[in-house]
Amino acid sequence: MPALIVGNWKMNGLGEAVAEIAEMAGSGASSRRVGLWIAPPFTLIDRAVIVSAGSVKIGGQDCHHKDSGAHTGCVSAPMLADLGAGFVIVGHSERRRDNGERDADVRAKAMAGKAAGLEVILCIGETRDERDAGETNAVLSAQLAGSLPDDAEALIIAYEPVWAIGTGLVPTLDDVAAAHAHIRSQLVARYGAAGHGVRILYGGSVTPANAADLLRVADVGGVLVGGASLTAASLLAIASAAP
Ligand SMILES: O=C[C@H](O)COP(=O)(O)O
Repeated sequence: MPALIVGNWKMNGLGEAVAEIAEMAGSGASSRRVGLWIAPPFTLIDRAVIVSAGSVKIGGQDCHHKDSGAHTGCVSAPMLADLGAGFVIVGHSERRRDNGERDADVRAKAMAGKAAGLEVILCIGETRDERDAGETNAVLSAQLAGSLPDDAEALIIAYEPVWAIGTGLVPTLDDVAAAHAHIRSQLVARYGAAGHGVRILYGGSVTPANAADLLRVADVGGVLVGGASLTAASLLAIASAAP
């Protein structure tokens, strides 16, 4: 399976930033060897879809669990699909932290994304305190139990240790392998054979310098990149590190 490199721009990017996506698309990096996806802020999705010319898949960073209605400031999964988005990220720890989203909310969003025809990247991960207390696997299991959608179709899991996001800290490669193996076991327990087909990404302080090592870890099917995804030069350097 070719590695999947996903950039999450978070709350970054004004209009001129779509030039970075155009450069990524024009690079030819997105190929059978590597998939290149970008989740810009909602405000740039329309323009990003146009400049990506089908070479970079564009997605949303979140969606509401309902299709429409009186929810000021929210964006639904069908609205993302209508713009030409192909995927949506749900359950990012920053949304859990800033917006109080719980596993049940994340599950509803994942179901909404799938119903709209989007691929869904569902984020899970432990805090530093939880890791230090030896609770990593228990936390991951609980998050998966509460947030997984009904079936494994169009589902991707992103393992993002909260303490590794934006900090420059990265788990050891053995710890990444152990977490991914645990997530895989939970997916198979939940979905049976279909659980083997769910891609698992690693996210948290991925850079051009550490991407090659992370992408070689067993069952790391790609990376979810924040800060290092904001420029074409940086993201393409990560993509070129894929084995
Ligand atoms: O969604 C991306 C992750 O939160 C990782 O962010 P980061 O690469 O800036 O640590």
